Amino acid sequence: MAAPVVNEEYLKEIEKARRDLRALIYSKNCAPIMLRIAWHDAATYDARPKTRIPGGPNGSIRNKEELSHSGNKGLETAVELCEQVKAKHPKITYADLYQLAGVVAVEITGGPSIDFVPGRKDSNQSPPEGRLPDAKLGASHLREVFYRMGLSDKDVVVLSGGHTLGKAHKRSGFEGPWTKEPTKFDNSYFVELLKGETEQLPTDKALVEDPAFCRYVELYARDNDAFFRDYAVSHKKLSELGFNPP
Ligand SMILES: C=CC1=C(C)/C(=C/c2[nH]c(Cc3[nH]c(Cc4[nH]c(OC(C)(C)C)c(C)c4C=C)c(C)c3CCC(=O)O)c(CCC(=O)O)c2C)NC1=O
Ligand SMILES: [Fe+3]
Repeated sequence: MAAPVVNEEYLKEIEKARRDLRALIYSKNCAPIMLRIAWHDAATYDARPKTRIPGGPNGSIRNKEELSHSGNKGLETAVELCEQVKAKHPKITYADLYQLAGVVAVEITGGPSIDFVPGRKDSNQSPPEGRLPDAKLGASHLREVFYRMGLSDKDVVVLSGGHTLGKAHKRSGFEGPWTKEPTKFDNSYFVELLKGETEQLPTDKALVEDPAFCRYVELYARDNDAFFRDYAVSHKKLSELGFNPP
């Protein structure tokens, strides 16, 4: 599908959609699942040159087939909620809409401002299942998946900090929030990770067990400013995988 023409009209639609997303996320208290859909659309990216299906932030998460992938359980709710905004702003691509929803979710829960550049094009082609990290595995699997996206050790740790929002639901085989305030975006995920008292996925535990990851966990647990600074950079990076802003 063609990339959108990012002219003044498109930019105005983006700002109107940003306001509508703020109102929607506030009224439905759905920041966590909106952040999750933004990641799940983007985190399928395969940076390897010869890949047939690059994946990435292209709106393909809305396809029934991709929504049926095991790691995407529950995301149809986020697709339906975003459809309300899409109906009011049909010119905005799903690819841009889902990433804008992720940025708004972080900002209205007290997180850092994240630079958002529109212009992503939609794709109807969903990548094969298995591109997202498996929460039951450990550090080497995290590196394999995030390096495939073209991301670094620092990105793995700081992006996992997104678990400051929301909780694991029974459907994923895990249960409970990672922090005491799951609707507040801050560095408490890292503080709790080091305490080891709240729900933790095996991939969360891997961040403490692996020395290279753990140095970032310790930094972010003691320095919320450092977490916000690095999170904003990595969030933008993930939201733009495979996308070269015009
Ligand atoms: C780094 C590896 C990693 C893994 C394996 C992971 C897995 C994972 N993340 C979440 C929930 C989950 N995840 C996230 C942000 C999230 N998720 C995510 O991992 C990706 C996309 C790479 C898999 C990233 C990079 C981010 C960063 C912002 C939120 C906000 C919620 C809560 C949603 C809710 O409350 O409904 C669940 C529970 C799903 C459910 O029960 O509905 C699981 C199993 N999250 C991880 O970080
Ligand atoms: Fe997650």
